[in-house]
Amino acid sequence: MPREQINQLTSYIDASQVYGYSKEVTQDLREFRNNHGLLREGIKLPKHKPLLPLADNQPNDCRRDPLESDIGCFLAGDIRSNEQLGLLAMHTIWFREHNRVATELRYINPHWDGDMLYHEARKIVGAEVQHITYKHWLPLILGGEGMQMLGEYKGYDPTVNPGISNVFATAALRFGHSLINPVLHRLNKTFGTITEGDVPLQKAFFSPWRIVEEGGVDPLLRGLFAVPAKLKKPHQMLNTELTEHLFEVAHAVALDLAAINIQRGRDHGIPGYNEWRQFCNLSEAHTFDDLHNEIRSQSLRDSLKELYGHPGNLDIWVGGILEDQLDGAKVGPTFRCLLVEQFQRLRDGDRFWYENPSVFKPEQLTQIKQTSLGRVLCDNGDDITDVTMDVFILPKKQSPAFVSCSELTQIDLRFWAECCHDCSNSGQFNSLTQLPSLTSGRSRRALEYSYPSDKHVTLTTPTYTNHTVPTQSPNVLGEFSTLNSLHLDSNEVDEERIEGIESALEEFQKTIKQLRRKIRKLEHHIQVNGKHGNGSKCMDSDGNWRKKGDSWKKDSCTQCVCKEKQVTCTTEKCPLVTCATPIRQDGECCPMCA
Ligand code: HEM
Repeated sequence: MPREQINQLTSYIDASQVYGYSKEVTQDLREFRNNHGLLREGIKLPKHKPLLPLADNQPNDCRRDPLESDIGCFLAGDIRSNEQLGLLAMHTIWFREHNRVATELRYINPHWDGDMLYHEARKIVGAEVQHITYKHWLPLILGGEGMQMLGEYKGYDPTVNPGISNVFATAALRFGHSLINPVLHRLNKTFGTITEGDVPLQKAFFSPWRIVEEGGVDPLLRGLFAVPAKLKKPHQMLNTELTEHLFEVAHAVALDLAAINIQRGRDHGIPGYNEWRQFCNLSEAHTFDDLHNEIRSQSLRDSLKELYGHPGNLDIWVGGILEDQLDGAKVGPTFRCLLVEQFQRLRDGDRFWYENPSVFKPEQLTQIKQTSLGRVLCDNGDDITDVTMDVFILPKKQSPAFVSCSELTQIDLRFWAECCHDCSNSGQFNSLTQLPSLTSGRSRRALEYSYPSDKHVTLTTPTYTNHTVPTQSPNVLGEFSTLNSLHLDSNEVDEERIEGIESALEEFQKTIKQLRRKIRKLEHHIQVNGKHGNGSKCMDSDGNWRKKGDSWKKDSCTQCVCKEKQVTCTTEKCPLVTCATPIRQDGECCPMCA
């Protein structure tokens, strides 16, 4: 496929390159960069004396000294990297995971419709991401003490706001920018460099064609788990690919991520570093030397003093990122506190948190907990057969260094099988399913959402073993959505017949809803009786509960009573009346003569 076409298909990525900058802000940013020696054109600064000690002019190829870091680039979160190949590779993997889960669910529950399959697959994939993030990634970011601060999940708390805080997005989570490797390594099946070579980060922006033409996603993914991340060092915060060449491919002037982060914090009016220290119960710094525990490098503290004058002026992102990493954490104390605070809220304020007992059945949750990122790579790479047991940790820090994919447990989706007598329980969305299309033709929904060129594809299971792009593919990554792969010849679709079946289905759904409501009432009744040991109530024909001995009029002629857990009703028989125009008085059962 021509590059322009690939780029066009992924133009949604281009749209985000401006990040909502207005012209004024861009101008402001340029001035800021200019004032702080961060703008390259037009202004010459003495090289030996950078004003802001953030950019390091030596590319830090962590491969030159693999002993530097104990974590793989995955942990550095290349997964969060904007517009670069690592991110595209990860999007592809999770996109395929969704389709893989949906396809498997379709075979397990052939009566589920498209919506049901979509939502259940989404729910499972969301849970996998939550599990991997909190149980595998965060412990390495926050360290043991940080995890203690995070604490165990204690259930949903409706008073917790799970929104993203300004300081988290604008400063704390941007700690990841200091761990980014300036080179994206690309490894073959035997973990040697592929013939096309590694890619410097600056060449990895806006170049999705590289995935298509240069070996698919596998080489990039292997590079992410087998190569060390950049080590965060006091004088090497952001690599120069980020400060000198960011988005150079797409912009007339390259951007500078350090300057953007600082400016973004100011745009957002985020309080300074000292205020956040107080928020985190850390001592306020009156001089830069007060920070000798957090920022151990004397020369760094001196540079900060020269630049900021007083710690009270220090930008939060700058202060946070310059703090030395705590033992076992990838951040210093202030960022650790801010990360913990946000990750707690994301968990506790989420009604659909995967560990919330009402979200999955216990046996399903056990399966979700089997997930690992390594397994997801195995299941969804083009041809990944070997990974590390923990893809966030370098191979040489694990024994054995590499394992075959078969060693990693896989989530067993048979626990999502819905028996015909238990349709109301398994999924979150109780939609009625089994359109005839699943077995004998496609549904109208698929017709509407299909791509014209897909129309004559026969029913097949999508395969993910190929990284080339089918000519009629809806997107650059060579994926078919599960539902779109169900297409049959559109001429066979009998619109009228389907409409009839659909209205019958609608009726059927209504009836099922009513039945469910009754079942819920019954279940509730059983619960209540279980608690109070009172098993003597009766349910009347309207679904209401009656106490033992209660008596009521069902209609004017029918008297009911609750006896022995059963409702017994007697209907009054009316005597014959002889007059020509008998009348019936309100509340009375039998007509009478006036
Ligand atoms: C090659 C790697 C990366 C590149 C090129 C990159 C670049 C960027 C850019 C250009 C922005 C927008 C800045 C702005 O306009 O304010 C941004 C935002 C951000 N980045 Fe990165 N980043 C990378 C990796 C990471 C990593 C590894 C993390 C964290 C682990 C991270 C966390 C964030 C956060 C939290 C934001 C703010 C997002 C928001 O508020 O919506 N980034 N990054």
